[in-house]
Amino acid sequence: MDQYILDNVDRFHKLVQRWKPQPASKQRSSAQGSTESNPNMIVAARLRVLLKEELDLGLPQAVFPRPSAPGVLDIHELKRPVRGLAELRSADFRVDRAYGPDSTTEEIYTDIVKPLVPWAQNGGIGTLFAYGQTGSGKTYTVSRLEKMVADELLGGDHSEKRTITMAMLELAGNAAYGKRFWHSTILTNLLNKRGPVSIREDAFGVIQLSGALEHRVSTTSEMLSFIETATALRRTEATEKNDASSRSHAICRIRIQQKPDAPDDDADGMLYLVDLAGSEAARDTTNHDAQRMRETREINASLSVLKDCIRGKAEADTAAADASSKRKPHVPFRQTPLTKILKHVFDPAALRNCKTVVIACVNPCILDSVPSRNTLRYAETLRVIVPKVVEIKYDAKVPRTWDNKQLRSWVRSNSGSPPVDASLLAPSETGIQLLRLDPSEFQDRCVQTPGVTAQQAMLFYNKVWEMHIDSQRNRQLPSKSKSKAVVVPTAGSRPTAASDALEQGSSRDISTGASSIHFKERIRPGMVVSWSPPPELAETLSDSKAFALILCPASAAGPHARDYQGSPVQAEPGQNGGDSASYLCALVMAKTHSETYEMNLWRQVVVQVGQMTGEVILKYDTAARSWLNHDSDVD
Ligand SMILES: Nc1ncnc2c1ncn2[C@@H]1O[C@H](COP(=O)(O)OP(=O)(O)OP(=O)(O)O)[C@@H](O)[C@H]1O
Repeated sequence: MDQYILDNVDRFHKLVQRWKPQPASKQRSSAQGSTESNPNMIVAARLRVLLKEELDLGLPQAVFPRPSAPGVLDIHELKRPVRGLAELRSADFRVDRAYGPDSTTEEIYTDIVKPLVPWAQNGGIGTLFAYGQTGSGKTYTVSRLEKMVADELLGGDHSEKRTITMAMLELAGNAAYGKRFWHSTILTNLLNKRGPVSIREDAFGVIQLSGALEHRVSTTSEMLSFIETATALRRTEATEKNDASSRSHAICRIRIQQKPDAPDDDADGMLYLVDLAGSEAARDTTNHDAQRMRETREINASLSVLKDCIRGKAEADTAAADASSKRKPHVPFRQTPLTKILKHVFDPAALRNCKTVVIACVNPCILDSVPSRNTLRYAETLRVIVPKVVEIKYDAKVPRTWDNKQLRSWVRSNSGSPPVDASLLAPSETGIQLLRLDPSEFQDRCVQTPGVTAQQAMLFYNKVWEMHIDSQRNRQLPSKSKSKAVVVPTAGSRPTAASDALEQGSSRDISTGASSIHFKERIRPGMVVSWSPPPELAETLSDSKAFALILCPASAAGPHARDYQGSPVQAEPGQNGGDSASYLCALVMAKTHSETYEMNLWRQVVVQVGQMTGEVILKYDTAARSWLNHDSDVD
C-alpha cells in the first residue's frame, strides 16, 4: 500500500486541492444539543512538522486543521478502488484546540498548559498527558513544556517562596525488561538510579509511592538538570517510526507546597506531566519478536484504560455538576498502575479539584493516516460536552431553587430557637441536595448545634419538607388543569364545598349548607372529628391531637365487634341520642411529618358524641401521600 501511495502522490495533491470541506460531523459523543466543552478537561491535537526523511521521499501532509472551524481537523487517505484511479477518503474530527505544524510549543504552552501552573500553586491538581503514535512528537512536546513550566515556577524573582519538590518516574511493562509475566508492570524512580517504586494505598485511601524520592528544587536550572538526567535514563527502543522510541510512560510529578501562612489542611498543589508510551499500529509490529509484541500489547492496553478513566472522570464531573442527573459513570482507575498512581485525578469520590489537558500528537504524513485517524478518534472520545445548564431561578418559597447561601440564610431564621448552625447542617449543600439527605443524617447534623434537641431537629425537618411539598403542589396544579377537561366557571361562581371535596379528596361534608349546622347535628360516616380520649386511652395514643374517622353508630356494629383494645363495641341501651350517643371510629394518627396524618382503619375505638370537640377537614395530598389538616372547625 505504501508503494501505491508513493505512486499516487500527485493525484493525492490534486484530489486534496479539489476537495471541498463538508460541515464538520456532529460530536460523536453523548451530550447532544450542547457545544460547551468541559473547562476542566481540554483535549488538543498537535500536528508535528514533516521530518526531513519524509520530505525527501516527497510524502505529503494528509492531516490539516480546518481554518474555518477551530478545533476541527480533516484527514485524507488514498483509497485503492477495485478498478480505476485512486480515490480520496476524508474524515473530520473535532477537539477543543487544533495546532498545525506551524504552531510553536510556546503557543501551545500559553494557550492550554500555562493555566495549570497557578491552578497547582493554589492547591489544585493539574495533569498533562501527551498521547499519540510512536514518533508523533510526544517527547518533543512534553520535554519543551516541562522547561517552560520550570521557568514559570522557578524563574523570575520567585518571591512567594513556596517549597517545590519533584519526582521523575518511569512505568513500563515487565515485557519491556524481558520479564516473562507481562501482566505486571515495573515502576522505577528515574532520579534514583532506577530504584524500584511500589504503589500502596494507605488506610485513608491515599496512594503512596514508596521509593519515589522527592527532590527539592529551588532554581530553574536545578529542575532542568533533573529532567535531563531522567530523560537520559528513560528506556528507548528503535521502532518502525522512531529510532529512539520511548517504550514506557514517563511521569514528572511536581509538588508545590502551600505558602507558609496557608491553613494546615490546605493540600499541596500537584502538577503531573505525563509523556505516554507511543501506541503502535498493528502493521508496524510485523517485525517484532514475541517480547516486543507483548510490550506493545501492554502499552496499548494501559492506554485504553487511561482513555476510559479520562472520559469516565469527565462524565462523572459533568454528572455531579448537574443536580438533576442520577448517572454514576464508572471510572476503572484501579485497573492499571498508571491510573492507580493518578487515583486522586480519576477517583470520582476524590475531593481535589483537577484540571486535565490531553495533547494528542499526530504525525500528519500520508503514510500514517491510519494511526493518525486512530489517535484523533481516541482524542475525540475523551471530549465530554457539558450539558446545557438549565438556570434555576431563585424562589424564596421553593427550596429546590436555593443555592447554599440562600439555604443557609433560610436555616438561620427558620430553624427555631436556638437556631440550627447552618454551616453544620449544610456546609456546601444546595436546597435540592439538602432534601436528598436521609432524615437521620439531617437530624444528626442539626443536633450538633449546642442546645438543639432531637425533637426540634425533627420539627425542622418536617418544616423543610412541608415547604418543599407545598412548592411542588403549587407547581403541579396549573399543569394538571391543562390535561383535564377545563370547567369554565360562570360569572360569579366559586368552587363549592362539594366540588372541592369530590375533586381534591377531602373529608368535608358535601351537603349544601352543612357549615351552618353544628357538627354534632350532622355526624355521618366519613366525618373526621377531634376528640378528648379518656386518660387510660390517651396514654396509649402517642399523639397529643386525637382525631377519629367516624365509621358507623356503635349500635350498628355487630354483636361480636371489638375495639382495638378488645372491649365490646355495641352501645348499651339508653345511649342512642344526644351527647351519650356513641360511634365506632377509626383512629387517625399523625405521621412523622407534622400536620400529616394516616387513617388507621384497623385501630378502632368507640367515641361518644360528648367527647367530640370539633370537625376536622382532612385533605389527601398526592405529593405527600398523606392526609393534611386543611381546616379545623373546633368548638
Ligand atoms: N514539532 C516538531 N518540530 C520538529 N521536530 C519534531 C517535532 N515533533 C517531533 N519532532 C521530531 O520527531 C521525532 C520523533 O519525536 P518524539 O521522539 O518526540 O516522538 P514520540 O511521540 O515521543 O515517539 P515515541 O512514542 O516513539 O517515543 C524526533 O526526532 C523529534 O525531534
